[in-house]
Amino acid sequence: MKSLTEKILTQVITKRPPHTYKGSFGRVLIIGGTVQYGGAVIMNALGAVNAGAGLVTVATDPVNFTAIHSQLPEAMVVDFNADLTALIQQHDVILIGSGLGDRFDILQATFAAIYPKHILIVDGSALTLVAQHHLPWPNSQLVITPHQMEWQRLSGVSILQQAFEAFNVLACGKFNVRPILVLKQFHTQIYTPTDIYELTIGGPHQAVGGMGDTLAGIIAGFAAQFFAVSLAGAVLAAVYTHSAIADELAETHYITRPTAISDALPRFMKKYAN
Ligand SMILES: NC(=O)C1=CN([C@@H]2O[C@H](COP(=O)(O)OP(=O)(O)OC[C@H]3O[C@@H](n4cnc5c(N)ncnc54)[C@H](O)[C@@H]3O)[C@@H](O)[C@H]2O)[C@@H](O)CC1
Ligand SMILES: Nc1ncnc2c1ncn2[C@@H]1O[C@H](COP(=O)(O)OP(=O)(O)O)[C@@H](O)[C@H]1O
Ligand SMILES: [Mg+2]
Repeated sequence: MKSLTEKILTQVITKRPPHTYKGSFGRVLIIGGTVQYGGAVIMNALGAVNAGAGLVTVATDPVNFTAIHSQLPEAMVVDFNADLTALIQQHDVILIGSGLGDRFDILQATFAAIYPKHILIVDGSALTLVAQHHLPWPNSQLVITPHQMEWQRLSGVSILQQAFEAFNVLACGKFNVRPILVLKQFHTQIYTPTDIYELTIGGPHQAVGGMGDTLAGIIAGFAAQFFAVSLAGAVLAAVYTHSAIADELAETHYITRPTAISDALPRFMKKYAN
């Protein structure tokens, strides 16, 4: 297992070329946020917009629209009960699952509309729903971001077994589509098709609800802009950035608010863009 280091940031985060526009930096569609979990998609979107995604749309319960716009007027909103097929086609990165609750119907319809060109990021409730319903993965570039219990549900690898990387590698190999696995915990592990990395920064100041929702949004933002370097590189840089900012904030704060990480993103990324 390799240690994930700061070096990944200069490798992945690049200075923006002048002849560009918002479409050059990727279109992200976030799908989630039932009535109970509206905050989850707000935190997804704050992560994605502040990480630099060109355009961000949130498909969610309409009850969340005003809250989203009051936090983040940069994001667009759409009712997740509508047919999202055409909208999915217009987007490069689809992030589904944070706060999706029990809406299996939305997950199933989304998977049916995914094409190989898409980068699909699956988080939170969607991972639990895939496990419950044995839903096959669509043919796309796939990133999954389970915490240990979500990975246990999804893969059958118990939390105790997860300490042994061979079990996780074996489980990834059984997927019908090879995923990039971000296995979240203290010292998160990232399984790419070629390597395994361990995050050696971050700490218990990050044990706050919404921390994973924010990470998923940052991964979406990095994937939208930096996939050309490599999707795995973009994911690795996003994971590192999330905890590096959290650690900086924790020098003066007892806990790290997920929204504070998103606020700090543009300033942090600027330091590494060459
Ligand atoms: N403000 C919001 O709207 C929030 C929405 N959230 C959403 O709530 C939904 C449910 O997610 P939850 O993770 O709370 O519920 P889950 O039921 O999926 O997972 C929590 C269970 O897993 C266990 N567990 C074992 N190892 C763990 C680990 N390393 N990390 C976390 N849990 C571990 C916990 O003890 C608990 O029993 C997700 O869709 C999530 O995105 C949460 O992110 C919290 C904040
Ligand atoms: N003790 C800890 N040390 C380091 N990182 C942690 C710790 N506790 C939680 N985290 C990080 O916080 C995030 C939690 O994700 P998740 O459980 O999905 O949160 P949520 O669903 O509430 O947004 C992960 O990135 C995880 O690695
Ligand atoms: Mg989560």
